[in-house]
Amino acid sequence: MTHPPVLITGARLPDGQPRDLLLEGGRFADPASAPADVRRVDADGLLALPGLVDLHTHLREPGREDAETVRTGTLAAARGGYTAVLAMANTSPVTDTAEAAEHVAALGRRDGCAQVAPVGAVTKGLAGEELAELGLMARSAAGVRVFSDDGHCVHDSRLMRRALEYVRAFDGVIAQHAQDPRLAGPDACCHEGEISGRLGLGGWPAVAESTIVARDVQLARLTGSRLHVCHVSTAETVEVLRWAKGLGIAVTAEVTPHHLLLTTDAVTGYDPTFKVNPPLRPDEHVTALRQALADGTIDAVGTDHAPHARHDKEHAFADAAFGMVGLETALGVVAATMVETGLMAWEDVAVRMSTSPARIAGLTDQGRPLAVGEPANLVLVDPSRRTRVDAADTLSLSRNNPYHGLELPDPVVATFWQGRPTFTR
Ligand SMILES: NC(=O)N[C@@H](CC(=O)O)C(=O)O
Ligand SMILES: [Zn+2]
Ligand SMILES: [Zn+2]
Repeated sequence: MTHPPVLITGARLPDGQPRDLLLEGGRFADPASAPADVRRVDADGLLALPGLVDLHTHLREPGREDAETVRTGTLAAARGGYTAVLAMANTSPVTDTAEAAEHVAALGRRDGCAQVAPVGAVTKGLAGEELAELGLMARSAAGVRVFSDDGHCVHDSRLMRRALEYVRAFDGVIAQHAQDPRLAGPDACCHEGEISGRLGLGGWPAVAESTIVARDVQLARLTGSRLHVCHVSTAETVEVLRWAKGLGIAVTAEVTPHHLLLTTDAVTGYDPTFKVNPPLRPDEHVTALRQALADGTIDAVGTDHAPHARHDKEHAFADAAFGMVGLETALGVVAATMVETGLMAWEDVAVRMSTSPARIAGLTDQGRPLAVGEPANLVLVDPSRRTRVDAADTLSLSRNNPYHGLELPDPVVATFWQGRPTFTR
């Protein structure tokens, strides 16, 4: 399927340089060669960033199509400026075989408004007992490179070591949901501290994350393999990452938009919208996470878009499902917390939300420069555009949106994937 050429005029690249962009046959072409009757998009005053890449999306298909599908999840992704998402393995059935991974990849090709790269489970059924078919998933047509038991921690040290050893052969990466189940047990649902005590909610101590990360970076050093840390939420984890990177250990990490903006204070009204794993943390952690994203200790932003049906969220706080949606608001939250605060320039946003996540996931057609010959994946951004967030105004099937009612930057004006518009305002 070919899309007619599009000429985008007046945009600026993340470094501020003006650049006209011709999208033709799925790639960028020389604007001077544009046909006279080409479709034009006036991007005067807008920034053009490479299409965003989300390392951490829960698409819920197969199994929970009432909460999200590949179609609706990638529509929401396109609206958020994304041209690729990594689809987490905690579906039903779990993505723990080559067939299951190929099924998700095929759904992506059929229904996707963005590239869908399946994440493979590390252990069969996410049970933490036996390694899944990592090699078969990697060598399958789905070409899986990222493996994660997300939702669960691979807490058995020996199994984690084996998994790291295994993926080295095909430059795979183990993405760990770092949570020691002995320190943050089944009832842990709120950062352990004054607020959890006052509200009577099970405490999730910060060290339950950082102790696992400290172990894992040493296993990554031992095996010479790549480790990725999902949704970093504590200052202690940032310290461990700094130390490990200083030693040259191959570790990368992501932070979610919600951990950059929201704090434990949000849960004091017992609203389960704010129940998420790992939990929202106090201010001093949020400050450390912002600093770490700015200085590169944290490599990427990952949304952990976790849609849930109303009947899974509308319970007492302790009983509700963990997770919040995030694809449509991610760039706005990063603009508010990192750009408008002066911590990062838009050029850095492009690195943390496109270039680095594409490199970590091994997606060779994503996170590329906006240059002639490269795949035409981009997002047009209006840095001054703002809106009041409305949970009901969404392309996702779920409405567990923690920003409802907040005024936030809403910078995405249009998204193009493989040269065609997947979202336009
Ligand atoms: N983040 C969450 O709170 N929930 C995720 C699982 C996870 O990322 O651990 C989910 O699948 O709902
Ligand atoms: Zn997780
Ligand atoms: Zn997740």
